[in-house]
Amino acid sequence: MTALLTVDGLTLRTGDQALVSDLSFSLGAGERMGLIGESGSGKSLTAMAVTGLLPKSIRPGGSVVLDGQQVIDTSDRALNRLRGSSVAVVFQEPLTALDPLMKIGRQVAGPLARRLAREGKSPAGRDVEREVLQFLDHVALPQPERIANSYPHEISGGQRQRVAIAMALACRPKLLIADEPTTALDVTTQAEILKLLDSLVRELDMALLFISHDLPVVATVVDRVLVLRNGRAVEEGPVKTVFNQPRHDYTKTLVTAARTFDNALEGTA
Ligand SMILES: Nc1ncnc2c1ncn2[C@@H]1O[C@H](COP(=O)(O)OP(=O)(O)OP(=O)(O)O)[C@@H](O)[C@H]1O
Repeated sequence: MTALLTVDGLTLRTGDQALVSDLSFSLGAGERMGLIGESGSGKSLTAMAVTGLLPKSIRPGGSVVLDGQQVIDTSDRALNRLRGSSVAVVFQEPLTALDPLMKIGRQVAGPLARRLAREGKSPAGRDVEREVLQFLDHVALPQPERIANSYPHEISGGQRQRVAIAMALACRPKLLIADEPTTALDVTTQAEILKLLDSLVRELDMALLFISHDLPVVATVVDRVLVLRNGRAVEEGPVKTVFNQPRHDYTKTLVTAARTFDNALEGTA
């Protein structure tokens, strides 16, 4: 079976500095993988390379094949077909995905209408409106009508992240990339959003690339994990194995740090 995503020898450079070096991994349809590593290890750049959204200052090398399409050095026009249908991204800060001057309902309607058009359907405005409310309800937003009629600044950070997830899901992508999707949220909201992402990804049978520096968070949603350090893969394997028997010193440090933090929290409980 061909993989949905194959990253092969990916190298990302700026000037003469390598930010990601010789990175290879693959992801099958419906598979859930975590990309972990400390700040600056290259996780977000890797995600950008997968979607073809690298900053101009970064030169990519190697190969990224997503849904049968080479992404590296491919025109934006060709990649626009992939974005939405093959891949959608949920970012750490939901405001990145939202237009501050547009009501939520219209914003969710955008990707939804594009998907319907892609599927050869040209729905009446009222059908789109109904589906928008269904999507808002699906991500467990209370009073979908009220939310649809609100501007982003009129709802909470957790609600904004739910809207961003609804927009990503409205595309029905084969692969969802979640880049630190809960980092900007308080602990209770983090847990709710994680649960939501987990159940939606399973329900809609999407593949998930989950990016985080937070090991316990990653462990709750993925099957497999790849550990990045200074832009290089240091360890990869089933999440339970990597967490319970880390082989690389760097992974051991990450696991120990997470356990120490958990123990400290229990001590204060
Ligand atoms: N546009 C850019 N130009 C030059 N260097 C960059 C650029 N974007 C990121 N970098 C550098 O590339 C490295 C990897 O950055 P990246 O954002 O991928 O890390 P990360 O693992 O996602 O970190 P974090 O968890 O803090 O988001 C860092 O050293 C960063 O400073």
